[in-house]
Amino acid sequence: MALTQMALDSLDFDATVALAEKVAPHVDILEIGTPCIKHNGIKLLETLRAKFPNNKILVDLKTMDAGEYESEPFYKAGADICVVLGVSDIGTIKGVIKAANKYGKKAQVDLISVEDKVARTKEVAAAGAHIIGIHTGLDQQAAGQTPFADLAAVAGLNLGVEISVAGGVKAATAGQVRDAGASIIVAGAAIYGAADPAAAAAEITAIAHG
Ligand SMILES: O=C([C@H](O)CO)[C@H](O)[C@H](O)COP(=O)(O)O
Repeated sequence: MALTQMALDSLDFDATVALAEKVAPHVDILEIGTPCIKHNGIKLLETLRAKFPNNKILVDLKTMDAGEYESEPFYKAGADICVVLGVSDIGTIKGVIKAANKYGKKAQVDLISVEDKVARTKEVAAAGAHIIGIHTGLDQQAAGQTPFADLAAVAGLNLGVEISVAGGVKAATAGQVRDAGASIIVAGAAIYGAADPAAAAAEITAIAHG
């Protein structure tokens, strides 16, 4: 059993809200993707928070510095999860964890471009990170990479932290991701690029929850 997260990666405010309206009943977590939050800001989080009380909301800040200062306003505005980069200083990561704990929410550490993912996972788990993000970014996907080997290495540590997996996941691979130990399965393009995003979201959620 894993939760599903839909990545809203459009730059357009109204299109993002309209897509969220279609998919929200069919996923557990709505993600405001990095390009989307940079373009639209905290107002979009406030709008989605008010419209979708039944979904968790992740804000993919990909914070690199000033962890507590940058993330606290988003937790205060209703984010359930904020993302900090695993390549950032441990003080930055601890800052986001501190802000999350202050609001009873979660901090996710994204391992994108981290060289030694196993060592970093152990370090941030010991620091209190709630979720480890295994993430093959869009540019890495374009170069042919996938998240599966990293997922196996991190899940094999059995540290008891939640594991989120993102990077081109679709219905055909969601079962493999779930069975490999993911707690959260992220899908962006597989949902927003589908002819029927609601149906695509429902299909992936059925697999994730199975
Ligand atoms: O985080 C993402 C990417 O780095 C852009 O910021 C995507 O939201 C994430 O990769 C999920 O999207 P898909 O890979 O299209 O499923």
